[in-house]
Amino acid sequence: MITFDSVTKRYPDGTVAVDDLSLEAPTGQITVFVGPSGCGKTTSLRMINRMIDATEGQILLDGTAVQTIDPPTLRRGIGYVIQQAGLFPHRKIVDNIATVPFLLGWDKNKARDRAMELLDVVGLDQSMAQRYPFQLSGGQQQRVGVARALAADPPVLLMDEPFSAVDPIVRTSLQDELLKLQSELNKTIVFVTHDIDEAIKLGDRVAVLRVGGRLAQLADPKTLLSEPADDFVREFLGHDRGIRRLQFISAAGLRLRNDLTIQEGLPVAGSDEPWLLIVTPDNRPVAWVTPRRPEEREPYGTFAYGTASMRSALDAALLSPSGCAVAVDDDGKVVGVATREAMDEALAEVADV
Ligand SMILES: Nc1ncnc2c1ncn2[C@@H]1O[C@H](COP(=O)(O)OP(=O)(O)OP(=O)(O)O)[C@@H](O)[C@H]1O
Repeated sequence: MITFDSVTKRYPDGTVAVDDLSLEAPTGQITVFVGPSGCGKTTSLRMINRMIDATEGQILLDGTAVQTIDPPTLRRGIGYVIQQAGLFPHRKIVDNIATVPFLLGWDKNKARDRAMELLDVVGLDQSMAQRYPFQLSGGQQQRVGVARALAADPPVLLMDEPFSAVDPIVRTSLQDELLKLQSELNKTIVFVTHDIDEAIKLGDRVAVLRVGGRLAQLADPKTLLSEPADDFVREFLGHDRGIRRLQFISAAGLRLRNDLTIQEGLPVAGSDEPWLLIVTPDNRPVAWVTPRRPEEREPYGTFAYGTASMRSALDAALLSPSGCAVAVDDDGKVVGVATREAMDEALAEVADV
């Protein structure tokens, strides 16, 4: 666990970058620092590995004040990932990843074996090992940055806007991979970003900072979205806070109907229902159809029964002119249909909370 105990950082020119910050980043969890430019996120992060020293207060790592640990020893247990990866341009990828093991005096072959293993862990092909950083895309370089930080298997990872220099699609996949990796590695991660969506997606806990380095709110993403502490946090969360909150509400309670499917090839004209879902003989969705225009097939949207959020269910409903969402199992087979009425009931309940 990392504990900030009334930490203040005042730079020599008098700028107060962090002001009386107290919070805990629990072991095995991702704690995100988020806030507008200049609110002291990077300064807070760098005080953990003593790239910057606090002016007042203390930071404890599992109960020991970091100020009492000499920086090289401290950093051996702390991986550090920065924006644009910060790779050494004249070193091959394998040697970039093995940087810390080399510094720790590992045998060269052992360090390189570890680097090759880590290429796999971060989803890069082994053939990348012999390349130089300029021969990799931005996203691949970021993966190497993560691999390098993991090389000596440190219990703590500090990540400073690691994904902000790549395009949104690559960023999404890097975020997904970080979450997957974390579910296996259980590191104590402190992650800095200015992007609230990234904070909400990745954080077990999110610390929102305001300019002047003051903590505005520390909460899990669900609480943050439903109970912002003040106008600053509300504003920072943005206008679609209500929709994003649905991400944390399970769709498992949605009322499903089982009488709205019809097998492909059977006549739909006589039905009283406004919409019917055509399914294959093994119950996979094909299209929506309305008895008013039986020859036209309309698109459908699905959500995973039991695991999906209300946001996914709503998205599925909005993808179809029927306004209904199709619940499917792991095999993609139809479990039932959530009608507009069922969506309405569930959303009304959510709004009541
Ligand atoms: N070496 C320094 N000397 C004086 N002031 C500094 C120094 N480094 C940072 N600052 C100031 O401290 C404040 C916090 O900076 P910091 O880099 O921690 O913010 P940040 O939240 O990470 O910002 P960004 O999102 O723009 O990277 C800013 O006002 C910045 O100008």
